[in-house]
Amino acid sequence: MTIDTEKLSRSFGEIQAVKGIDLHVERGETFGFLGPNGAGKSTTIKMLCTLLRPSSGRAVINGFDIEREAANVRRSIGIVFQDPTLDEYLSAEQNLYYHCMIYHTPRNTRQQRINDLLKLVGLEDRRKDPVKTFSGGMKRRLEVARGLLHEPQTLFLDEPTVGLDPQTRRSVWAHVLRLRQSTGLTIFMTTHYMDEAEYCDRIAIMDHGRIVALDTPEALKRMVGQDVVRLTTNETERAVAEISSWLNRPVRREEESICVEGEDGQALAAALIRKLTLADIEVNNVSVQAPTLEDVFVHLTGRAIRDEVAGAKERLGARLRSRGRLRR
Ligand SMILES: Nc1ncnc2c1ncn2[C@@H]1O[C@H](COP(=O)(O)OP(=O)(O)OP(=O)(O)O)[C@@H](O)[C@H]1O
Repeated sequence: MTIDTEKLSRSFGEIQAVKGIDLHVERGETFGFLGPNGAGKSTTIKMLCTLLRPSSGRAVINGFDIEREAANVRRSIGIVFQDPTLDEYLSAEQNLYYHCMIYHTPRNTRQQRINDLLKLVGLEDRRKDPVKTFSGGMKRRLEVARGLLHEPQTLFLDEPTVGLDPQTRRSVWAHVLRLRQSTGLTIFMTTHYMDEAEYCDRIAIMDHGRIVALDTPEALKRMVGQDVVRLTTNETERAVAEISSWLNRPVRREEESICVEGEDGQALAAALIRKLTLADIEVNNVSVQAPTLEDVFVHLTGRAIRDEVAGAKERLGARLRSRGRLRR
C-alpha cells in the first residue's frame, strides 16, 4: 500500500475542512481526487505531503507515518503543486541541479538523472535556456521532472495543468503517462478537468470534507445511469412500434430521434439495427452516449465541474498576481 489513511481530519478553528477520511491507494495506481471548491482536497493533499499536521486520525505514506516519520515521507514523495516554484532566471538544467543539491542526490548520479528526466519530459533540447523563455506547458513539465529527481515512489500533483490550454494539457499528460508506464510510480492528483480524471485508475470525489464516492471512472459512470442510444429511421412511427414490442416497454422520442436506454449501448445499438433491418426499416443515423464523469460529479455534488474550472483559473491568476506584487 502506498497511501493508507484512517479517519484523517483537519480543522481550522470552527471549520472542519477534512472530516475523517479513509483512503487506500495501491502501488502503481494513478488516483484522482475531485471535488468542488472548498471540499478539502488541498488540505488533504497537504497533510499527506507533511505540509500540514492533521487534527486527528493518521496516514502512512510509502510505509512512513506522516507525523512521526515526516522526513522519510518527504524523501519518498515528489510534489508538483499549483504554485510555480521554478527559478525563472536559471536554465532548466540549473533548476534541476539546484534541487539535487537540496535533496543530497549523490554527485556521481546527478548528471545522468538530470539527462534522463529532461529526455523523459521532452526538454533535452532546451536544457541550457532560462526558464523565463519557456511556455506554461514546458514549465509544468520541468516541474514534473524536478519532482522526480530524487526517485520518489509517489508523485503528488495538485491541479498540475490548471490554466494551461487544452493542447498543452494533453502534452503534459502524455509525458506523465509515459512516466507512469516506465517507472511504476504511484500518482495521486487533484484536478478540475474531467478529461484528466479519465486517465485515473480510480477516483475519489470529495464534498464538504468527506469522500462521497470512490471507484473506477467506469464504475462511477455506471452508478449514475445507463447508456443512451439515439437513432433516426425512414419510418419513425413503425420503428417505435417495433422497438417497443421487442423491448416490451415504451420508448422515448426526442423530435425525430428514438431514444433507448441500456447497460451496454454499443451492443444495444447493434441489436436495434439488426431488428429494424429485419423489419425492412432503414436506419439513417445512430449514436451512443455514455454517462460522463461530469454527470457523476453533478449527481454527487449538485454542482457542475465547469464552474470549478473557472474558479480554479481565477485563483491561480490571483496567486500569480500576488507573487508579482511581492517581487516588486
Ligand atoms: N489555512 C486555512 N485557514 C482557514 N481555513 C482554511 C485554511 N485552508 C483551508 N481552509 C478552509 O478549509 C476548507 C477546505 O479548503 P481546501 O483548500 O482544502 O479545499 P479544496 O477542495 O482544495 O478547494 P479548491 O478546489 O478551491 O482548491 C475551506 O472551507 C477553506 O476555506
